[in-house]
Amino acid sequence: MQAVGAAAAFSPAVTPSPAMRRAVDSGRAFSRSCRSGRVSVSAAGYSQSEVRRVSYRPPGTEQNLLNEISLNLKEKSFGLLFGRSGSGKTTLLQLLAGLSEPTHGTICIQKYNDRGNPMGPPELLTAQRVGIVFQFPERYFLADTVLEEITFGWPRQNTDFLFREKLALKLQNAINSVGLNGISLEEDPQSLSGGFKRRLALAIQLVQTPDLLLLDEPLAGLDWKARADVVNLLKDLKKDHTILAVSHDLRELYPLVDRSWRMEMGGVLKEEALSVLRISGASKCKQNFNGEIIDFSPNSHRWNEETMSDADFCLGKGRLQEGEKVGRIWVGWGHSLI
Ligand SMILES: Nc1ncnc2c1ncn2[C@@H]1O[C@H](COP(=O)(O)OP(=O)(O)OP(=O)(O)O)[C@@H](O)[C@H]1O
Repeated sequence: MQAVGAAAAFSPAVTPSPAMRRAVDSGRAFSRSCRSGRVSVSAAGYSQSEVRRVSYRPPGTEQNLLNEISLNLKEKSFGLLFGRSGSGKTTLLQLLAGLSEPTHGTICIQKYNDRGNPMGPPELLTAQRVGIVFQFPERYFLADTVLEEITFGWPRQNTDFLFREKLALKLQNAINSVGLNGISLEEDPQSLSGGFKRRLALAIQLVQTPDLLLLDEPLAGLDWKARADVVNLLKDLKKDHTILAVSHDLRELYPLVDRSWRMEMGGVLKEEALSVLRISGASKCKQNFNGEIIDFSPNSHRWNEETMSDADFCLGKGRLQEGEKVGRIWVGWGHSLI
């Protein structure tokens, strides 16, 4: 992560608990490689994760899955990617996470001064600088305890005290930032509630202090309470972290979103400001936006979760106005739905 996150991880205000020191000292957990904590200091200005005209064609295939994708996401902000199934959202996350290489284009971090001018050349956004939480991350938990799950892959043999102290601080910071400090580190990850499993999945990534945190469908499979819990947590995390999420849950994530992009079929990305269409529980109504007729009738073949997501959040640049009532649909820019 950038200066702030790294600084927070090593902040003198955060003192590793005796339990964490013991855990790190005893070298109980460990075999994923530990990413180095970088401290990129910029006295002023800001940095951005940038995707620059990226195209991707899987090896041995004839067709691009992504076509000249560009997006910028400023540090400590929340970006949302949405769009139809199969449009290429996960493919883009995989490129950002370094799990595959773009065929063309670059993915980098660029620092800017306060006037918005680039400061120095861009740095490659390498896999080591990105954390990714896959869909249903709890399915990939391997360890017997929360502590081992978070510290899985840490070096066992390093006896350097300062190094172990740093690891303990990073551990403490990750646990605090996701609100896992109330539970025992000896707890079995599988015994946690759905919301706490997601907290754990986030801690596993945050302990590596990534510059960019990627989330693939962070609310999928959770009940309403856990979903609200995760949304609140993400709201807190974005104060210190840069987050890009892929999700169909536009309504719930809407309050967090700073920038949003729609991935269209064929792997073309378009930035779209989210706005909310308020729906009054109409039995049937039609609205034309984006030149399209949308049928909200429950019997309509379009009445499904995905259509609702797209319909609830239509283009802000469309012809609908805030407060406008058309048929039984109201248009609003808030998230307090009727
Ligand atoms: N290695 C590959 N070779 C060929 N086609 C692929 C490969 N990987 C993905 N695809 C295809 O690329 C398209 C985009 O897939 P992707 O998983 O990125 O979509 P998505 O927008 O994330 O969908 P969903 O919302 O359902 O997760 C799909 O049609 C998929 O079958």
